[in-house]
Amino acid sequence: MAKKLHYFDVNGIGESIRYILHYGGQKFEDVRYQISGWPDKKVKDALPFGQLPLYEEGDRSLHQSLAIARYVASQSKLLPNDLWEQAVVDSYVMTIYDFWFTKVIPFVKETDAAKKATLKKEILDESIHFFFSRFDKVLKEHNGFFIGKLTWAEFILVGIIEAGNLFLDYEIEKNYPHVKAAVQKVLSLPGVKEYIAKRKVYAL
Ligand SMILES: N[C@@H](CCC(=O)N[C@@H](CS)C(=O)NCC(=O)O)C(=O)O
Repeated sequence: MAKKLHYFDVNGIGESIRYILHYGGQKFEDVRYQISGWPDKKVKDALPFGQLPLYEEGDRSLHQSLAIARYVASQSKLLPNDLWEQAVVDSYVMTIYDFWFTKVIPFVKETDAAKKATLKKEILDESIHFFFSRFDKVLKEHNGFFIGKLTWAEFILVGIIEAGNLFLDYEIEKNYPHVKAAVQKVLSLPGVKEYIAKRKVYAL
């Protein structure tokens, strides 16, 4: 069945989905939209909730990045079989998204320069430490992974770190050795590594 991932031509919340698909050797069409000039009214109006990413498989389609990532992760053998483990992995994924949607995105969307600077300072001085010291501890205690083995949570972590670093012009992982090692591990996985070697370096 033909697979298509629709997202902007940036890393953002789509890149970890691309990594998961590439890691699993899944063939898919990587459909990209330019941010400049967005909204393209025709495209936006055709989306179920006006936002990207959108994933298509045959004649079915799925929105919401985490629903998509989880689904393609199951096909890439990145979802544990055990239901408790699945829930634990989901809990880490959602916590990574808490950082993204409650801290980084308000900063990205802020248009007032002074307020934006305040939000950035809070992220760099407080939020990163709050979230990433905890992620680091969990990874340290579980052999470098959230639950002791590679799952889609490490892919989500890397995608959010990379996108966050681009927006914040920072290196979120720099003080967290186990997070940093997890980033390196994911980026050097088969499929992911080859994709990264070919992709362009994004600037936002
Ligand atoms: N909760 C949604 C959020 C999707 C979202 O925020 N998409 C943004 C890009 S990262 C978007 O489509 N922005 C353009 C718009 O809203 O018109 C998800 O995780 O997929």
